[in-house]
Amino acid sequence: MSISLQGVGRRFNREWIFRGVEQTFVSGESYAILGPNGSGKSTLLQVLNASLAPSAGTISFTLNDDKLEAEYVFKHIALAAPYMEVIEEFTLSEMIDFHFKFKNYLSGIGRAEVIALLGMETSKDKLIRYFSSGMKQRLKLALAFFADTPILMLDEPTSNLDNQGIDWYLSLIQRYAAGRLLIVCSNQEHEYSFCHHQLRISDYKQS
Ligand SMILES: Nc1ncnc2c1ncn2[C@@H]1O[C@H](COP(=O)(O)OP(=O)(O)OP(=O)(O)O)[C@@H](O)[C@H]1O
Repeated sequence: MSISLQGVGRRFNREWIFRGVEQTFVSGESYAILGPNGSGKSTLLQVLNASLAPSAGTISFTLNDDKLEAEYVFKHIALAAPYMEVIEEFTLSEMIDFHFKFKNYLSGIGRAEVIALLGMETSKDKLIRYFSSGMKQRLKLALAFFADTPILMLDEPTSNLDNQGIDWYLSLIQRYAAGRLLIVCSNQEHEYSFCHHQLRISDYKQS
């Protein structure tokens, strides 16, 4: 799978958030999108996952060398982001079952494995509403990592995680990100230091 941007820009009203992005993202590679708060990392990620159209330039997606229309891209992407909500009225088991009605599990993974890998066996019947912010973040990461998609997009992946949670995130990267197209939006080095490529939003701020 690949995503190719030619001269891509996005603006809101009259303000250009970024312009002139030229980059191809390919399977098996990892990319960090970097910049301070409010710089446009999440906006670029939304353009990359086709939930937001560019205001300038073109974006193209290919799957197994075939062109993929933007409207079908979401099927091939797993995303964990602060603006994505888990469903508070569900228990952990229900949330996992619901999510994996729409995405396939990675090979060798099922609901029991997800719960075990989360270390949440004693919370499987607990309502998500009563999860701590760190538990919710771990759940979002697990739902993304354990979905069988060629693209994995992570926006601020360790927000609300303690040091143990950060180590857990890094172990997921090692075990489950290999071979996928990985894109991490971040301004914290421990979240992206392993990425092969770095894009700085500040390089695309020309007026
Ligand atoms: N729908 C929208 N309408 C108008 N402005 C928007 C919209 N979405 C984002 N923006 C603006 O675009 C800019 C970039 O926002 P974005 O969320 O992409 O930044 P970010 O780098 O991801 O920030 P953070 O690190 O705080 O998450 C901000 O000025 C934001 O206010």
